Amino acid sequence: MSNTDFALAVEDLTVSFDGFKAIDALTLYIDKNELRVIIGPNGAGKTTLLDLICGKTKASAGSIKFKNEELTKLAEHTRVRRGIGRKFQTPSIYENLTVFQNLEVSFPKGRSVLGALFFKCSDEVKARVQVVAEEVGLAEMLAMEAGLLSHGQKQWLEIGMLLMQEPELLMLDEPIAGMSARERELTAELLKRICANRAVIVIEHDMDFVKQIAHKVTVMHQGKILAEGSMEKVQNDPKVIDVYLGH
Ligand SMILES: Nc1ncnc2c1ncn2[C@@H]1O[C@H](COP(=O)(O)OP(=O)(O)OP(=O)(O)O)[C@@H](O)[C@H]1O
Repeated sequence: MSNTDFALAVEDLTVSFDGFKAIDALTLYIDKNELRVIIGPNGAGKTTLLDLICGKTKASAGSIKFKNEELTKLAEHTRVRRGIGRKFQTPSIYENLTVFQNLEVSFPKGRSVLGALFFKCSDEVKARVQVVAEEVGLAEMLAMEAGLLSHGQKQWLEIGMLLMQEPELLMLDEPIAGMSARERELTAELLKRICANRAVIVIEHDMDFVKQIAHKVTVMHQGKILAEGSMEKVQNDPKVIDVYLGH
């Protein structure tokens, strides 16, 4: 396919595990600044799709283009440098470091030689930490040890750590699992804010949350796309009700 304006263009993507196609000739396009939610029953292939995009799993066939660059041959860390951020379900923060330090160590040091030499004390890093801490609602907690944060705050810190790298595509796997109602509300607001500057893909099972945040919803089933469109459209799709929402 020729150049596109999509942030992400996935075409005919397939991955087989011992002959079983967890992702089966899947095609998906994500716009810049789009917040896409992927839903679907257990085992549909949602996590595997994100694994393929970030490079954790290697595709058997097909194409993944990020800003028109083919990703399938690039290593996972190279994709991170290209601007792809991925948050897994369990937070991987440094519990013994402060919130500030967690954000500071996430600043992409390798971007320039100067950055590598001076990153620790640079005003640029401090300024960036401040901006990100405000964005994720942790500006008042910079001096706190991360292990003392609530579950929700830990999730926001990890999102902040990803934002330090200014990703142009951010992928989140069930970001509100285990959160309180108030934390869910704040997370919805946070996700709406951060997609102003990047594309965001969220895997989610909580339909109330999906309704709040999704620009568009993709419903996966057996490694393929079953339906795609507005929440209203997919919610009323008999195929979707049959395999997922009706259960
Ligand atoms: N590394 C692997 N080796 C073999 N099979 C795998 C591997 N990774 C995933 N699968 C299989 O691929 C299918 C899709 O799994 P995946 O975790 O992507 O589904 P999911 O939609 O994310 O489900 P859930 O909502 O339960 O997280 C499942 O049948 C799973 O067992």
